[in-house]
Amino acid sequence: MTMRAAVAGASGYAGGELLRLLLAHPEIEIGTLTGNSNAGRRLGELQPHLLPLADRVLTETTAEALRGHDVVFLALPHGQSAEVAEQLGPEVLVVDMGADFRLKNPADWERFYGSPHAGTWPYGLPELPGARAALEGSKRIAVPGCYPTAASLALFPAYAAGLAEAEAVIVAASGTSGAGKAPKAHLLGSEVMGSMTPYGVGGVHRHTPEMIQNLSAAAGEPVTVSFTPTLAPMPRGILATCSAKAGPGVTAESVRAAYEKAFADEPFVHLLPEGQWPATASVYGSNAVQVQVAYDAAAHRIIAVSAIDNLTKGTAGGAVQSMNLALGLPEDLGLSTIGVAP
Ligand SMILES: NC(=O)C1=CN([C@@H]2O[C@H](COP(=O)(O)OP(=O)(O)OC[C@H]3O[C@@H](n4cnc5c(N)ncnc54)[C@H](OP(=O)(O)O)[C@@H]3O)[C@@H](O)[C@H]2O)C=CC1
Ligand SMILES: CC(=O)N[C@@H](CCC(=O)OP(=O)(O)O)C(=O)O
Repeated sequence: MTMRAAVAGASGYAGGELLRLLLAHPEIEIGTLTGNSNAGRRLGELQPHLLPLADRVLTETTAEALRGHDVVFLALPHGQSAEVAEQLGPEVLVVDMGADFRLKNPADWERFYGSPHAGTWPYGLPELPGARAALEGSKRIAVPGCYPTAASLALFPAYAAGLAEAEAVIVAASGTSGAGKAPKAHLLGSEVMGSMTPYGVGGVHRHTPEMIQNLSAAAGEPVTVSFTPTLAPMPRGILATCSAKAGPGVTAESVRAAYEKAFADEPFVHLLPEGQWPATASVYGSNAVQVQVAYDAAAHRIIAVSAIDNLTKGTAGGAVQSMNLALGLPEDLGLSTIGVAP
């Protein structure tokens, strides 16, 4: 039976990518689309790549506008989801693509987001140990941040298998769409093109506690994370280079075996053949994740690298994958692992 889905934040990057995927989803009919400053405008002016929806007009983001749907996606800035979500009934599947319900520890939320914590919902990264069971049949989903998706998929197998010491170092480069559509001084085209620079350095990026939450759960003990994000001159993609000191007795073979086991049945995560390394271009526009791992014997470290499309697996694809699980549909329905090249 086809279900109707509303999208709040349809004028943004995350909302636009979600609509691109929902248009190809056989069980979803697209209902109300909302915006904020762009309410009243045609979607065709704002998302010209979504031709079948070009004549849809955005309404204001209110609970009234979003009611009457089977699924409501919230692709809104941080802190804007909770107020809308609490006005939607418990029978509606609400998928929050913002950060509001990702963190379990209220103190972490308050420290990194500077507002009261709204709560914690089942976390939409099905590949993590135990995550699928929490998502199946759920009426609330918190879609992960894009960097935590990339970093957690790269490192959790090492922690789940007890191979890595509890201090992870993560350096990740993101395409500029990760910062959203609203104009920002550091995203001026002439400054971003042909240059790379880090930001949020020194443990202050708000995705740090999310990574700690995921890796600590996999390890069964607290893991510290040093995370450095970097802005890369490309519209989409994240390349996360992650490493941790290897535990006693770890070998290249034991590391490889742990990753093969973790991803053997995953529809979207591809552990690449040895010697081949992830590339953001290979996952452009697809829900696929490329992972590669190596054991650096001299430094006694495990090095794991992942590539995702921040807007697809990192946001909208992850949202659809989790929605499928919540609705009892095949997990990969409407999602592709086929990229665009060159
Ligand atoms: N970009 C990415 O790679 C990722 C984004 N996300 C999350 O998705 C959410 C949306 O991000 P993104 O699409 O990138 O951001 P954009 O800035 O591109 O879009 C923001 C959307 O929210 C709407 N909006 C802005 N302010 C308000 C408000 N006060 N009340 C209601 N709606 C508002 C905007 O409407 P209008 O344009 O009409 O003003 C627009 O539709 C964020 O929470 C972000 O963290 C998650 C993972 C990755
Ligand atoms: C390049 C860039 O600016 N990226 C964003 C992350 C976007 C994202 O996934 O995060 P949320 O869903 O938590 O907003 C940033 O570093 O703030």
